[in-house]
Amino acid sequence: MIGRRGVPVVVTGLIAGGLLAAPFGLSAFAVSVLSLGLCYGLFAYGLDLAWGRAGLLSVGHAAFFGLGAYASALSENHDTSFPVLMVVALLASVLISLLIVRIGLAAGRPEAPLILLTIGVSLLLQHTATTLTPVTSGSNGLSVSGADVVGIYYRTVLVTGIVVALCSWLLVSSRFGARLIAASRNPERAAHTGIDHVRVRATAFVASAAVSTVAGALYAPAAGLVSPQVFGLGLSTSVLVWLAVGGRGSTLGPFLGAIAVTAGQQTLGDAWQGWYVLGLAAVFILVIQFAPGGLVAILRGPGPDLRLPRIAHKPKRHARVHPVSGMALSLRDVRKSFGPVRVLDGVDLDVPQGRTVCLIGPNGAGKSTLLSIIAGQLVADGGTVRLFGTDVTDRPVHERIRMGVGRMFQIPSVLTALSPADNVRLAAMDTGGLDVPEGHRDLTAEDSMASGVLSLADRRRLELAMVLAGSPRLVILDEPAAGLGPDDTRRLTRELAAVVRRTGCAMLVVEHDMDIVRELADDVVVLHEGRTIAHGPMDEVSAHPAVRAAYLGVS
Ligand SMILES: Nc1ncnc2c1ncn2[C@@H]1O[C@H](COP(=O)(O)OP(=O)(O)OP(=O)(O)O)[C@@H](O)[C@H]1O
Repeated sequence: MIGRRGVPVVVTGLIAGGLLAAPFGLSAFAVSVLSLGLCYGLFAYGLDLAWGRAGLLSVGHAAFFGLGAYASALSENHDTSFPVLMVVALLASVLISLLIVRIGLAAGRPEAPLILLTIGVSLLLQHTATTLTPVTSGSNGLSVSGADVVGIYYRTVLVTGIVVALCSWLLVSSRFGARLIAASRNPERAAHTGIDHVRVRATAFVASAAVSTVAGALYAPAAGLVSPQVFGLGLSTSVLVWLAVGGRGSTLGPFLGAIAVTAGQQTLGDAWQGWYVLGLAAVFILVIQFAPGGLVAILRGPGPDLRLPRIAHKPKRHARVHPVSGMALSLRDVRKSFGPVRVLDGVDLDVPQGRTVCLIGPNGAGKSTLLSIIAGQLVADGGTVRLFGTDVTDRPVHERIRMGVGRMFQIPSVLTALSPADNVRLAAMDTGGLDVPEGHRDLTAEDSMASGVLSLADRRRLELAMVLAGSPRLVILDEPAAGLGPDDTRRLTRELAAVVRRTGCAMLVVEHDMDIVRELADDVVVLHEGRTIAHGPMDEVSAHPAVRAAYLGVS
């Protein structure tokens, strides 16, 4: 019996066998169509690394494909060494894509900048190819001699396709692939799992551009002519259609989509002309609407959209039982303004190892802002943040998390496309700390459904299990019981208290519910108008006149 995961593997094997046997049974025309389909498939596979795997949509990927195609054409027409030109094309591709993706990711929301930049680069390269007539023959293009389609050329395309697909598959099946899934699906949670999501996504985008350049170089002999059209938006949008039809985020999908659409184009395109394009557009809309995972998702059947690659755990980063002395967190004179609004005005705060500090204060006091500064998600305007004795004021989120910080958000942040079990595996990937509380084991073993369907209470339990899987020395929580009913709130409070007892970690909890604060807090700190106005045990703090005036509304 073939399992759900086995279907695409079997189909891939059958297709690979068929492709190897193709020159022996098919006409020269059919083999040339197949070669073109494979080149386009490799191009789609390249784009998939960016769009399907890294979640970075490029609408001008033909820029990179075109660089490869021109490397082939120029080497033949100017009698220049192909390897040299190919290295130049690959270097150009890597540098341009690195620049584009760095600018896009620095913008926080990379979608619009990436679309505009990739279109801009395509048009620029198209213009250069059109105007640099002495080298490129302008809009007439450069002819490339017909390859021995059924012989050496077909084998070169096939072997290159298989090698590149295999290398990319090894990459996405590794620890890097798991990080890429997290970085593209939920950059915030990825960073809070210790992943440098910008670097991981940028690497995938650059690899995607390089694969597209290789595909372009293979395409030139099959096409016979390389003109500025090769950089055009027509090809860039076609490859998006192939990928959407075949299925993103898989090894098989891009090839399936590209070969199906190219074969359709070559056999029906001439006869049906405009009707073929119309039919293709209809298929694209139907796929997006009814099968967003494409043909591959139909083969795979129901279940979570994504699976984490199976990878071995590394040894733990830090000891499970933590020292009870020393400061887990020290803040000094932390200041933060949003425009003219001063939110934090010189905050000092200490959380000793092994203790739970609850941070309370009226709405808008700056509590969540302070947590974001501690985690590194926001940069303070002034002051210092020390974690476990080290100044981390300028360090990014993932570095602080790797030092032993775990964070739970007001709205639980998990990877909704992954199963609960995969979420926990991801969080434990670099720590090996699968320290899941007993009451969570049913949930965190769940492997057959996506976490997106979980209730709020279960998502919160899952998020806690993920945080614990990272073996944290300091856990920061923003209103952990927000939106939970009384039973779930009591259960979560008990679990949090047990975590501190069991692991010896420190905890900083922002909370409005005074019952939870009484249950958990060793110390309470009150924040008001961006300053701490009292700290100490709950009874002392609640009797403090400034607190009664500011927080409880009593003068
Ligand atoms: N990104 C931002 N841009 C502008 N203003 C912001 C931003 N984030 C927070 N603020 C403002 O900073 C102030 C403090 O917000 P913050 O969420 O830190 O308060 P809080 O104490 O956590 O409140 P609550 O208890 O309601 O969650 C608020 O006035 C809020 O509107």
